[in-house]
Amino acid sequence: MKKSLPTDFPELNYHELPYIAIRWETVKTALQLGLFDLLPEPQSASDIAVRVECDAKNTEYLLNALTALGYLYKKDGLFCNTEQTERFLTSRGDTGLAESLLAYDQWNEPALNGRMLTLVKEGAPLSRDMVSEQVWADSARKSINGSRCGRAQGIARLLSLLPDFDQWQKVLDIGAGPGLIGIAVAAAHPTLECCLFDRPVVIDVAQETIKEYGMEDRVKTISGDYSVDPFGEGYDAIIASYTLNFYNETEKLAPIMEKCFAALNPGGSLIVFSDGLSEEKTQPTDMVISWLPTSLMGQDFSFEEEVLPRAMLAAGFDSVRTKTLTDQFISPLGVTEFHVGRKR
Ligand SMILES: C[S@@+](CC[C@H](N)C(=O)[O-])C[C@H]1O[C@@H](n2cnc3c(N)ncnc32)[C@H](O)[C@@H]1O
Repeated sequence: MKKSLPTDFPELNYHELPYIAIRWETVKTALQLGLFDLLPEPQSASDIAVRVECDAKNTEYLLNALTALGYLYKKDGLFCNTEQTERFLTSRGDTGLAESLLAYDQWNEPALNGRMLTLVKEGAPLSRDMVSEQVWADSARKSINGSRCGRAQGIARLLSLLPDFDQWQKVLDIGAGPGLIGIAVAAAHPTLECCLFDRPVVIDVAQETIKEYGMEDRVKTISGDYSVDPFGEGYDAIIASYTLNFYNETEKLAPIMEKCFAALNPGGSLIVFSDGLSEEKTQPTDMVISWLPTSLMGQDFSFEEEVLPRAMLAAGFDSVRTKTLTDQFISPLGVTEFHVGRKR
């Protein structure tokens, strides 16, 4: 029997899938070579190739591709950063994201270039510690500009809208990382004092940030392991932003929640920013995809919806309100769950 051609066509463009990886590889290569750092002014491909010690012809292909993707413009054969690339894709200044993007990419490395196939076939490797002290110190340093590009300011703005924000005098930020969130919260208030808690190697980074913003009088630090070390008391609010993920099992989460409850003043709030996987751990898409490499490596740091509010209520919080945030600065990976637990 003679075959006839299909008459049902795909709703999605599957053909573009193999090229999604090429888009990131193109930008990543430019970041690794520091190309954007060299293009504040128009330059020819051959001049750039000499400066980065690369093949002239392939450098031109790369620059053409970066132009096609909208990161550069090209006029009369000369390439130059767009205004946004100049501000956000170099390794310069307070908002250059080059280092931060390459650091995120390193987390994906174990699942790239065919390694995902091996992980799925063979399961997670035996050595599982992906988050050593040094990893955290490194990631705190490299994530500073990411926080400065609207995230810290967005979180501070959000918290400043809470009804009792004006009355806060003492705030604790656990797992504070480079400290920008605590600094921004303190800066949004005339008098409050914010205490940043993190591991000693990360607190070293936070102290540099505090100095940089001249906030030594109102932003203090405590170093240690918040799951075992004391973190003080008398707080009007405790912030935990993307840090409880490492304690996402009930038996690990419960004692931390109880500690937060005990450290808060009556009327105080525990404020948690986290992901919230829904619909059988298949949504939101960006979140599921971003956790995939670490999950395949045997370290599932994701939170399912309801786990945090349930743990907060079990620790004694009187009420928990949850809001789903989609602001791209606070939620660069699509969605952030914002939980506020109140102590009566
Ligand atoms: C993903 S970073 C989040 C940083 C910051 N809160 C933010 O939202 O940008 C997680 C931070 O939690 C800290 N952390 C995790 N477990 C900790 C513990 N037991 N004691 C102290 N810090 C901890 C890590 O060192 C790291 O700086």
